[in-house]
Amino acid sequence: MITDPLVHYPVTTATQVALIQIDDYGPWTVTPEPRREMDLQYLQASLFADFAAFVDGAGGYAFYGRFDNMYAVGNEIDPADFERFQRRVRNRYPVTVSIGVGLAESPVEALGEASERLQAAGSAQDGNRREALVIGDDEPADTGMVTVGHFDVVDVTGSLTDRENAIDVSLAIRRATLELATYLRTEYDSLAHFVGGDNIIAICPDIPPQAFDNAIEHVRVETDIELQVGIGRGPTAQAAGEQAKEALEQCRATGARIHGDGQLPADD
Ligand SMILES: Nc1nc2c(ncn2[C@@H]2O[C@H](COP(=O)(O)OP(=O)(O)OP(=O)(O)O)[C@@H](O)[C@H]2O)c(=O)[nH]1
Repeated sequence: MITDPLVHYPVTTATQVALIQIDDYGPWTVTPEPRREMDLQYLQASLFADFAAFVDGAGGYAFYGRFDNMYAVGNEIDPADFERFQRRVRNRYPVTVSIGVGLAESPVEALGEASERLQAAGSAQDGNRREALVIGDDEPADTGMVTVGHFDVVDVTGSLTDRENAIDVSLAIRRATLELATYLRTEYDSLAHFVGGDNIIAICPDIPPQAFDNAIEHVRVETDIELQVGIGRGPTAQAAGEQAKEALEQCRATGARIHGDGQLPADD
């Protein structure tokens, strides 16, 4: 394990993000000659499934990123657990993974830190970088509340899936995702990622419901696609995400564009 002794965070509330990168993957994909593409797809999908199961066990949310680079929001993940995940990958796959962990007030900052730490440990195509695990000397990740926005397209089935060529539907959803993710990253330090179908999940700092309304409006103006969003807040991404999904159900039931205020439910 490599620790970064120079960094200490006087943070009181923060998000922990882990960046997982397959070691020296580019060269491996063409050694000794270009490997069969479907074998690579199978490897990547399997690795993400294992990663999602690992992150799920700690109450986090995993995102497939670019598959060779995946990330997770996991405020409750003990950095030592990452070593177990690295061992599991080493034992099951023909590749190894390195991991950078960041802890910061916003999810974007945290992923930025994780990226910088991994980059400092060696290039993604450095044959000598194997299973680096780079964390700061932060306090244990007893971090803070996570805010999750779970977005989807209003009536994607009626307006797109049942009417248009599937490639055009995919492109429309990709356009909406890109607009939303770029806007939330730029304006609100949030990480948004496509998760399947017409669903996009955003991990956000403590931003008000108005911010989500602004994001939906931005996507509508830029792409003509109407989104709705449920907002949740909790000590883990999963707790917040469950609340967000319930809130999204309310949008579907009531026709509201936004539901949930990102506040913790009152104690019974
Ligand atoms: N990842 C993920 N995908 C989902 C979820 N719910 C639905 N989907 C996907 O989204 C697709 C569209 O489902 P809906 O969003 O319910 O369909 P819709 O026509 O937009 O209906 P409304 O959302 O009620 O407007 C489904 O086929 C699934 O692929 C979810 O909670 N998570």
